[in-house]
Amino acid sequence: MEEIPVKVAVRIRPLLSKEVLHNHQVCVRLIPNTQQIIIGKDRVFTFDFVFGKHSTQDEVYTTCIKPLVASLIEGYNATVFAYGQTGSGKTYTIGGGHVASVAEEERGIIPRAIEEIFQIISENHNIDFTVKVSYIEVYKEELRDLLELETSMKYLQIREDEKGNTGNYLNLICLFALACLAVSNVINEFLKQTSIDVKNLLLTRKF
Ligand SMILES: Nc1ncnc2c1ncn2[C@@H]1O[C@H](COP(=O)(O)OP(=O)(O)OP(=O)(O)O)[C@@H](O)[C@H]1O
Repeated sequence: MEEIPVKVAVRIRPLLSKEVLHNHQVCVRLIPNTQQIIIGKDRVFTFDFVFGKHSTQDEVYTTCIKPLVASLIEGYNATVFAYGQTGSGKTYTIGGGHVASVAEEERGIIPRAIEEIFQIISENHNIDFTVKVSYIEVYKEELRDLLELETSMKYLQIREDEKGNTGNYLNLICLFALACLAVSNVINEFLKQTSIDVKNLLLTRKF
């Protein structure tokens, strides 16, 4: 059977203390030993992966992302995105929060993937790798460049090429990263929206 290139994982987060305080009820459950969840009383849905409220960041990374990093190194493209209603745990899972202030085991997908990519690079001296980082927020059909600190030109425009491909962002800042620490620092610092001196580790280019 042909392998489907898009895989969907669903993660149920635990109730937050404020939700417990307000007596909110759990409305989604896992069916043990299956890849299914039940919403409400009887609405069953099947996914490629399901993670319950006790699932760890490591479990999510190892099951869903690690294989993608391996294929990335082999030259394949990979995309991971989190989708869900507000407060459902996207930032927590993807690891877009302040990486430095997060305990090791709480780190999400981004810092784990960065670390692994640079680990693999350091073990493969005979291969030339180029790592580029860009950081974009998509919100209500608008694109914002989170690496653009110096000017108010944060908003990006998408340009089509003659074939109708829309991967061409005007003004997008792209950083060429030379070290794992540099990437993590940049993400941390840009999340705080402050400027840091990463000139020695990163080369910036605008497209
Ligand atoms: N699996 C989890 N275990 C423990 N806490 C979690 C988990 N997932 C999310 N949380 C907590 O739930 C809250 C909401 O999560 P988060 O901010 O990641 O949601 P979000 O989907 O990114 O929301 P928004 O769309 O509003 O930005 C946070 O306090 C986060 O720490």
